[in-house]
Amino acid sequence: MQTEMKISFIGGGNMAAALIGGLAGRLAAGANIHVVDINADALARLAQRFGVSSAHAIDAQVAASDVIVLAVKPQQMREVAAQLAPHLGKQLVLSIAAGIRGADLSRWLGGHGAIVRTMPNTPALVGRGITGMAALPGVSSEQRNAADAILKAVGDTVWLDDETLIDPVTAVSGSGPAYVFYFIEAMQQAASEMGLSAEQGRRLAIATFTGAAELAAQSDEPVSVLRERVTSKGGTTYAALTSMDASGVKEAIVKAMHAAAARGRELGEEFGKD
Ligand SMILES: NC(=O)C1=CN([C@@H]2O[C@H](COP(=O)(O)OP(=O)(O)OC[C@H]3O[C@@H](n4cnc5c(N)ncnc54)[C@H](O)[C@@H]3O)[C@@H](O)[C@H]2O)C=CC1
Ligand SMILES: O=C(O)[C@@H]1CCC=N1
Repeated sequence: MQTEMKISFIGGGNMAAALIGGLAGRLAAGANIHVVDINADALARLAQRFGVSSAHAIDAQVAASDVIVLAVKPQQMREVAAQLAPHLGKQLVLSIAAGIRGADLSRWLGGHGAIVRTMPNTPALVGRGITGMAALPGVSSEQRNAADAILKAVGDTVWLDDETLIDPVTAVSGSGPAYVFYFIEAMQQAASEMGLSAEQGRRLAIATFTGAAELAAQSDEPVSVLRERVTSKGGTTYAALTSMDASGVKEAIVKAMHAAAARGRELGEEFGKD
């Protein structure tokens, strides 16, 4: 990534902190990252953790940025876009908001065309994020490369030709870390019920996730084959998976992910109205 790139974040909450934390170590001392947030505590935390500059409202530093990342809640996006519109020129705007459609954002930004919709996830904080990305037609190839470089600095990227696929991406990887944490929480609870200490349960459950995920990533075989290899006929895994199937765990996960994607579409309709 070009180290002189100036990046401003509007909104310095959870996801911005994950992106900034991932980026800060990769840009010169975080000097080129600027954050605007109406919450003084959020700004103080980010300045202290990552040494970024900050402001309570959109300012000249935002206007002077190469890239502006919109990292507020979908509900706040329209108001923020209206505040940003008078400051826009050639900057590339990255939106990380769930649901908010590119065409609506462009309209709120006074017809600005250089917009890339993205759906990152919080493992960006440790450089292991994955981001779905869709560029509006007004994005130059140079800007597309800049957007890719920013998100690649905190993990991997998946480009989509069709912006509507951002909702499924949100359901898979945007919200996905929460499903994984939920599963780990359940494993920790069971570990504790069966007599392991909290620390033992935590280490066993988390290492199982990272180890299995790494094995799946490095293997040429489908995950179903990897699963079968753990599952001895009549053994312990078989007992667990039979119990999960009887409880409809897989169907529940699939249904939940459809609900997440549907909520993304709903947010777009709810907050995209004129
Ligand atoms: N948390 C996550 O895992 C992910 C979140 N996202 C998206 O990121 C966006 C932000 O989500 P979170 O960081 O979780 O929310 P958050 O609530 O932690 O952060 C939002 C921040 O925006 C600030 N803010 C509100 N109004 C503002 C304004 N007018 N000007 C400047 N700052 C303002 C708030 O003070 C807050 O610090 C959402 O649109 C969400 O869909 C996308 C991917 C993953
Ligand atoms: O829950 C949400 O709406 C956001 C988008 C993906 C993860 N968090």
